[in-house]
Amino acid sequence: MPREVREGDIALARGAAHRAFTLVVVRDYEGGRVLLGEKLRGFGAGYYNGFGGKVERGETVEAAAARELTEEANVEATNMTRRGALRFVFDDKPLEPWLVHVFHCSRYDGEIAASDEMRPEWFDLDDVPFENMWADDPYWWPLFLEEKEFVGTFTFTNTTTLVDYWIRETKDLMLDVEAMTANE
Ligand SMILES: COc1nc(N)nc2c1ncn2[C@H]1C[C@H](O)[C@@H](COP(=O)(O)OP(=O)(O)OP(=O)(O)O)O1
Repeated sequence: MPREVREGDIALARGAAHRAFTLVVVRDYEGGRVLLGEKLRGFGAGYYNGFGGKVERGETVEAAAARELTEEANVEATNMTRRGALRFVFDDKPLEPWLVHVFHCSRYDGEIAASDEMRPEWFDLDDVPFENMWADDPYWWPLFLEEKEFVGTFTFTNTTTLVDYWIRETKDLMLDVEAMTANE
């Protein structure tokens, strides 16, 4: 059972810069459902997740989020909002905490289609497949679905076993992101 800790109790490697990633969850308000993708290859293969990936050098986080959604689900976001920042610390990648910027997309152009990386699938809000998702997801999804902004840190051992975490709502997401990435 993962242990809930106080913010600040998770020690980060000194001087380690975060590696930035994006994660976009598409929500269909009228249909009461969310779009996830089954990851077909690479990191997290076999899990359902939002759409996203690494922020490339020289790219803004917003541009990376839009690009990854198009590459992985074939649609262009026309309404996307930044909603959270999740830091992941892996004991098998100790010098490289990941900072995943979570976005919410409620409108898009184009037809959803599979890519070589993701197989998109709609899920009703009360049927999100947490048993086939990353172990951190049940802790932040409620905040996401309640339209809150949130920040948190999750530590994993052997890549996929969640050891401890903190998560909280934030009233100033960008200020918290700044604090999380200070000294980089
Ligand atoms: C560790 O817990 C995680 N939970 C969740 N929900 N999502 C996570 C977790 N760790 C990483 N992610 C997300 C962040 C990104 O959206 C993807 C990983 O990106 P990926 O490695 O696929 O990046 P790409 O740039 O697409 O990689 P390629 O080089 O394969 O194109 O998972």
